[in-house]
Amino acid sequence: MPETAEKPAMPDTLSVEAYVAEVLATLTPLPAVDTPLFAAHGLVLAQDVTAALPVPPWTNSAMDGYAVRARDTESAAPQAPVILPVAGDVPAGTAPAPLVPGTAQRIMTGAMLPENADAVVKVEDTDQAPGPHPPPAEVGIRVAARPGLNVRQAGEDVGIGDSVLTAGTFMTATAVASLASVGLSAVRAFPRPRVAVVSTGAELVEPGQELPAGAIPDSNSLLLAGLVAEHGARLASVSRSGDTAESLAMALIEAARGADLIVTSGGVSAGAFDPLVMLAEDDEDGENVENTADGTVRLRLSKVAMQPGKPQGHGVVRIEDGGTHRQVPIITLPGNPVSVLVSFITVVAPALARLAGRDSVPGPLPGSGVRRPHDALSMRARAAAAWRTPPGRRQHIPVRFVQAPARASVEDVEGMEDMENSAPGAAAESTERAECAERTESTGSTASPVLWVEPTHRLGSGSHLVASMAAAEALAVVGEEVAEVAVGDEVGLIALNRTHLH
Ligand SMILES: Nc1nc2c(c(=O)[nH]1)N[C@H]1C(S)=C(S)[C@@H](COP(=O)(O)OP(=O)(O)OC[C@H]3O[C@@H](n4cnc5c(N)ncnc54)[C@H](O)[C@@H]3O)O[C@H]1N2
Ligand code: MOO
Repeated sequence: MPETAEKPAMPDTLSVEAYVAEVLATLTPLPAVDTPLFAAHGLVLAQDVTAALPVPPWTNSAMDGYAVRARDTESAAPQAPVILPVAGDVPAGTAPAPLVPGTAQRIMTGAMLPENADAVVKVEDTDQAPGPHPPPAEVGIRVAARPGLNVRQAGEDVGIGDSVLTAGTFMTATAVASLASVGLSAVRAFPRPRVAVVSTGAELVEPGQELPAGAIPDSNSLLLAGLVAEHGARLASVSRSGDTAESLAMALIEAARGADLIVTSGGVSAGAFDPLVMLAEDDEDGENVENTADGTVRLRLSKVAMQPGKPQGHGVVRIEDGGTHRQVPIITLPGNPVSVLVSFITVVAPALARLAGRDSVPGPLPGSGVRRPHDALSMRARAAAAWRTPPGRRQHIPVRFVQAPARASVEDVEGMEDMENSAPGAAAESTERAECAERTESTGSTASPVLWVEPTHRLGSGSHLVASMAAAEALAVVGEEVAEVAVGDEVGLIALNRTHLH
């Protein structure tokens, strides 16, 4: 049984769900645009598509062989082939002459079936050798073909006007191929959001450069740029801003020019020089308007009940763009690198999904696959090691997949039975786990019907553990009410780096 704690009163702290809902309420899908098919992979379709062409577009051969009239082969048998004159070749991509009754035409896979022909006898069922050589004068047919043998009928996949894909479909490789096959060259789609990354902090230097005292390599810029790509969005720009409100406001306004969303890291907590706090501090609601000659930055900072990633903020940057005003949403993440990863997945990924029209797409999505906070809780794993978690904050801890622990170490955990009996689907899972532990014990097999995880680093969810973050295969998600995770406890799971698009 996980050790639980009284939820501490945190009146100024929002739940993850409430905060993400607040951010999403400010966002709508980007306007759909006509998109060539070669650029449509990974986007969401914004129109219903019906077939402009039948598939196949014309009746054709499924085999390399001989196009015949089935009735001309009625008496054929392996020992008594029917001999037909060969009237020519039908390579793919050509329009054949009609078949003269009582003859055959040599035909290739995918080539158009000649008029009057109703079957194809594959070359292996004739007296001819397969492969590249001139057509024979005649062919011995060794099987009696039935009408339709090795023939693919025009429109047997889809007919003209049939529904092919509906608006809201996430365009995978198969979807794009399907659109091409029904005659389209472009579709209306929600574009890839363009994301500007802005890292704040006077301590940041270019990776690989010598570090003056107090400086660190800027790893968040690269982390965010990579996460943007992994979540199906496009990197618009990457910039660094110093620790003053003025320099930050200017950087944000510049970043807004080519972007649909700005994501910043750092400067949102309680430091004396946190620039986003300075930008946001004028207003009693935590909302502020910072005006410059070129634009306006409006921000709301919040504390969110998650760890890491407590200090968060969002708002809009309003700019003049080609004589019109444009409002670019901005999401401000805390600077600690693990906080950046976790905040991206919990807040930015759903925001990108909304902008890209992916909100209601079923099935897996690019990157972490997270669209809404509760998606994180739909996959489950069990803890193979114990760890502590701050009560009152939902923990997202970097973990790796490990073998099921031996039965003894699982059963040692006090209160396991209670947890299993109260968990949904507990009976089946408990049997599975017992079997799994048993199998591990007796055979050493690693095969397991249950995922087991352990923290990637002995310091758990420390938000500064940037170097070891790369070893994480997933984030384990532990509820706000939990204070300690014991071996065998169930946790939520967000798989990292499973599917991504570039
Ligand atoms: N008195 C308090 N201090 C802090 C609180 C608090 O509630 N009260 N919250 C802590 C939490 S939780 C977090 S998270 C951090 C968030 O701080 P900021 O968003 O203001 O971020 P910074 O102070 O700028 O940086 C934090 C940390 O991350 C490093 N960092 C920043 N940018 C980068 C980058 N681009 N690449 C690599 N590393 C970066 C930075 O050097 C700091 O070590 O505040 C706590 N403090
Ligand atoms: O919320 Mo901070 O992100 O815990 O380290």
